[in-house]
Amino acid sequence: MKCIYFLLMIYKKDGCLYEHIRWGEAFVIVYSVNDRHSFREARELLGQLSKLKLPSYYTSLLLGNKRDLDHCRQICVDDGHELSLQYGCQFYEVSAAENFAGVSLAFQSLLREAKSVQLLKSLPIRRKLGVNSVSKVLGNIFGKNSKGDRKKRPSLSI
Ligand SMILES: Nc1nc2c(ncn2[C@@H]2O[C@H](COP(=O)(O)OP(=O)(O)OP(=O)(O)O)[C@@H](O)[C@H]2O)c(=O)[nH]1
Repeated sequence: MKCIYFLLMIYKKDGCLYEHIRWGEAFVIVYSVNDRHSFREARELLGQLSKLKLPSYYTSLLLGNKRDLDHCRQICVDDGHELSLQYGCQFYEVSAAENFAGVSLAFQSLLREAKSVQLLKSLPIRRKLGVNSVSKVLGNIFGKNSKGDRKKRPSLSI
């Protein structure tokens, strides 16, 4: 099976943002937990992402960085969770300065999901699932319950 995984790290807007979003299949959106402005930007980017990518399925990860700076935290973990639920992305809080393991686990998790999506997309046409079915399958994998309650996806704070 021939698979190519694209990973794009969007942090600051550049002139080619829309171009990147068009070809990307997996996205990492990073904000700093001690910077309200970066969280606003993350929300904006997630909105643009869903506008440009839907109805195709894509994989995204919302990453709250600098969690070691708890004393000057401006964004609580629930706000991050809430935003990730709104856009159906994975969510982790990490500290790149303290420990790379959390960042590494978050990326591995994103790639695992991207790989599952690739696998579903590669199914023969007749067996191919629609976007809703793909979401349902991923919901089952990541713990959404059948009644559609907005259960938090697993997340990690290291
Ligand atoms: N305390 C702390 N500092 C961090 C963390 N990650 C990055 N930094 C520091 O934040 C500063 C900016 O990091 P960069 O990698 O340059 O990121 P940037 O996007 O260019 O800058 P910022 O918008 O300031 O975050 C540097 O001094 C980093 O060492 C973290 O998890 N915790």
